[in-house]
Amino acid sequence: MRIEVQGGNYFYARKKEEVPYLYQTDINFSLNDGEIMAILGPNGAGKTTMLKCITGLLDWKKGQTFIDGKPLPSLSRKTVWKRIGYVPQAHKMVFGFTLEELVIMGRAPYISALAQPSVKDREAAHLALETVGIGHLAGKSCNTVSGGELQLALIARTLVSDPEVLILDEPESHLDVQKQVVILQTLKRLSQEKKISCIINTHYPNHAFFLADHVLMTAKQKPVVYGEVQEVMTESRMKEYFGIEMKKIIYEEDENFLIETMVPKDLGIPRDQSTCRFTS
Ligand SMILES: Nc1ncnc2c1ncn2[C@@H]1O[C@H](COP(=O)(O)OP(=O)(O)OP(=O)(O)O)[C@@H](O)[C@H]1O
Repeated sequence: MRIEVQGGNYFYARKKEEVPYLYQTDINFSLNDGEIMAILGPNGAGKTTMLKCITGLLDWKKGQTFIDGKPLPSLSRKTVWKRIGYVPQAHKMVFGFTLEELVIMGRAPYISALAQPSVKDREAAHLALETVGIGHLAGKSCNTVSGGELQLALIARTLVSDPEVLILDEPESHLDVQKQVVILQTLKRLSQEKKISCIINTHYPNHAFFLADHVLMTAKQKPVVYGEVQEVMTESRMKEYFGIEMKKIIYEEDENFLIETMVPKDLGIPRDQSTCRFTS
C-alpha cells in the first residue's frame, strides 16, 4: 500500500484570531510497501498533530493524505482502520479493560457490530501479545500494568487487525532498553517480512538510523525536510533544528556490523575528569 501526503498543513483554530500554519512549509512525502519513515523534531514542533492529520483523526487545513492514490476522506472509516494501525502515546489514556480485551478491540474492523469476539479473534490477540513479549500479562488490567507494558499492548492491538501501515507516536518512550529493542526489531521484521510500512515519531536519533529509510524533520520556524536518513540527519541540520550541537558516532565491530548514533556534544566529559582511556 502506498501512503502519500501532498501539500499538507494544519493549524489549531482559535476564536476570532488569525493563526499561522503549524508547519513553515507544506508536508510532502510518499511511502511504498515496507518502507519506514521516522519523524523527528523538538517538543511542540507538531509531530503528533502530523500523525493525526495523516490518519484523518484531524482534517488537514490544506493538502491531503492519499491511500493508493485515493484521497483518504473518500474511503470509509472502517476501510481506513483495517489498513492503518495507529498507536497513540500510552500515557495520554486510562483504560479499565484487561490487556486481552484491549487487544481484541483491535479486531473491531473484523467483528460485526453486535457479535462476540470469536476463538480466532482471541487467538490473534494472544499471538500479538506474544509478539511484543507480554503474553503472560493477557489477564491483567490496563490500570495495573506499567506505562511501558501498556505501550506494548497498544502496539499489539494494532497488529491484530493485520494493518498495511503502522503509525506510531513515540512507541518506545516508556520502555526499558530491552523492550525498545523488541519493538524496533519487531517493526523492522514486519516491514521486511510482511511489507508493512511504518511512520514513527521518535526522539531517538539512533532509532531513526536503525529503522528508517526516510526521515521527515520539522521544527518551529524551519522548513519541513524530507529525504533519506543520511541526507537529512546531518550534524549541521540537527544543530539548526534542535539548537544543540550533536556529534555523529559510528561504532564499527567489523566490516559487517556497525552502529550509528548521534549524541549531544554537551554531554561529553573533559578528558581529565573521565576514567575512560584509549589504548592502541
Ligand atoms: N488540541 C490542541 N489545541 C490547540 N493547540 C494544540 C492542541 N494540541 C497541540 N497543540 C499545540 O500544537 C503544537 C504542536 O503540538 P504537538 O503535540 O503536535 O507537538 P509534538 O511535536 O508532538 O510535541 P512533543 O514532542 O512534545 O510530543 C504545540 O504548540 C501544542 O501546544
